[in-house]
Amino acid sequence: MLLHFYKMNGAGNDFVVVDNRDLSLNLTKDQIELLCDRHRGVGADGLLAVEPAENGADFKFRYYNADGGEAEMCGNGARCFGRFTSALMEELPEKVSFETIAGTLAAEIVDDNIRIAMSEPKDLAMDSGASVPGLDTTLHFINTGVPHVVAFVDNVAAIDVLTHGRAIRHHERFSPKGTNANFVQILEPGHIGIRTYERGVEDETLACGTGMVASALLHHLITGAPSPIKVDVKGGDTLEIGFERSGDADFTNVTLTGPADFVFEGDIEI
Ligand SMILES: N[C@@H](CCC[C@H](N)C(=O)O)C(=O)O
Repeated sequence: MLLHFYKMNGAGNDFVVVDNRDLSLNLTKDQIELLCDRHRGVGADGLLAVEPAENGADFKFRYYNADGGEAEMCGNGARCFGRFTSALMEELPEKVSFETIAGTLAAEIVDDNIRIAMSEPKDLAMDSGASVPGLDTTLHFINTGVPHVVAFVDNVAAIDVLTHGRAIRHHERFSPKGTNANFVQILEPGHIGIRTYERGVEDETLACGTGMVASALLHHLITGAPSPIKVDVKGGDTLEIGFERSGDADFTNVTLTGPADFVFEGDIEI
């Protein structure tokens, strides 16, 4: 079968995008893994599929990691999805809404960037109770659409992200689903630097949107830094996380603002 695809990236987190509004595609786990393979396929951290919504939103967002497994949500992918689906509409919309496993989200174009209105975070554990060898810091946990551990460190550039990330991702505290792992340095109050090990890619990626949100919210909870919080990612971009607080622990109006760009389109035999 000849598959038409688009390649996009959000702050260096890159995706194969397919238009499946007519539901004619039924990609298998192996096919998705092959499409994301950087040596044998197109190469990407994940695959986004546009499908028709079932709940009254404009579209449905399906997200698959590079290993072919479906995940509930992807923040950088959501911005690319917002950019892609806005271009599909007859007139450039103010907002595009889309159904995800983690809830219904909305994307809007803000200057050259895309802003996502995120789902409310859940399962906050200021101390997850987990620890891994050689990493002497509290492992915080929060689900911002997908599960994230957040570890504050003094020098994020010096962290062995693969070793510690793998140990956290496979820690029994987070099984059976596993977790993503973020290593975060406070650059100044309200401005953090982050590196992320992603579940399903099983590697460090250049950026992780839900990880940035998780890290910014934890930074706020620990230091009181106000919204918006700036986040520098490995790929070199700086993104912005906005939020409001309701009550002691609840967050509302959580937003993620950053780039989402087309790279190329093509056809591939699968
Ligand atoms: N890159 C993403 C997160 C994608 C899902 C994640 N790997 C998982 O399996 O939880 C982002 O930008 O949020």
